[in-house]
Amino acid sequence: MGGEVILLDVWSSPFGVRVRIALAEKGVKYEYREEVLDNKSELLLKSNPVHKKIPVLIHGDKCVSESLIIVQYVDEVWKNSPLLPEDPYERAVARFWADFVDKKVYESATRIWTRKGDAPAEAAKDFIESLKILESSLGDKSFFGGEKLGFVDVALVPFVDWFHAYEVHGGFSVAAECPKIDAWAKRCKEKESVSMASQDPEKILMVVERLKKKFGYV
Ligand SMILES: N[C@@H](CCC(=O)N[C@@H](CS)C(=O)NCC(=O)O)C(=O)O
Repeated sequence: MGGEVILLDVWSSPFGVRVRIALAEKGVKYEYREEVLDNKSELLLKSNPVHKKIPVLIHGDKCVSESLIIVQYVDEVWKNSPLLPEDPYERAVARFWADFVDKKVYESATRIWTRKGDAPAEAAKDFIESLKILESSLGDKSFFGGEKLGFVDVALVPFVDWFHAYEVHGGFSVAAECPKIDAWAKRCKEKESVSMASQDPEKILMVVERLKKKFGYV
């Protein structure tokens, strides 16, 4: 399947980072277009009319949205360096954990910095608990994908750059609470596809502070 590849994205988006890592793993050349979410481009509105969110992958005349769906599309179109396992059951398991990242990890992490009063502490507890569950799923493997980066790694690793902001607002340390996740994160960062897409945690903290003010979470 041919066609020009364009990624509509925002530099700080963990969802966009997923797609950037997947494209890098496959060696796909693409044009990166930075969106301004306060002033979305016509192309973004046209290519993701339902959610109007980044990331959107444009492949020739096709538009794919929702980061985990985009990563799966990328994995199916560019078959080198597979991210999902071949076995249907193993694929289902990988999809389950990627979905867990969205439903539990991202959800609790977001509550840490968007809520007031006792809620951030409660959210921090849920966040740590979800990371501990992921630690059990990782077991003794180097990556969730086994010896190589896989779908679950791509789903989770973009949030590592956000850990610092979560720690500042939640009052905990991922390294102290979840040493296996900390070691896994360091292994992931050694991969070029991951390090190239990584963002400075201090800059992410600034993004969080800006969003807190903008949406009145302070
Ligand atoms: N579930 C979506 C989430 C994407 C998302 O939340 N994108 C945010 C930026 S990080 C966005 O475009 N927000 C713009 C808006 O909500 O209007 C995915 O996995 O791609």
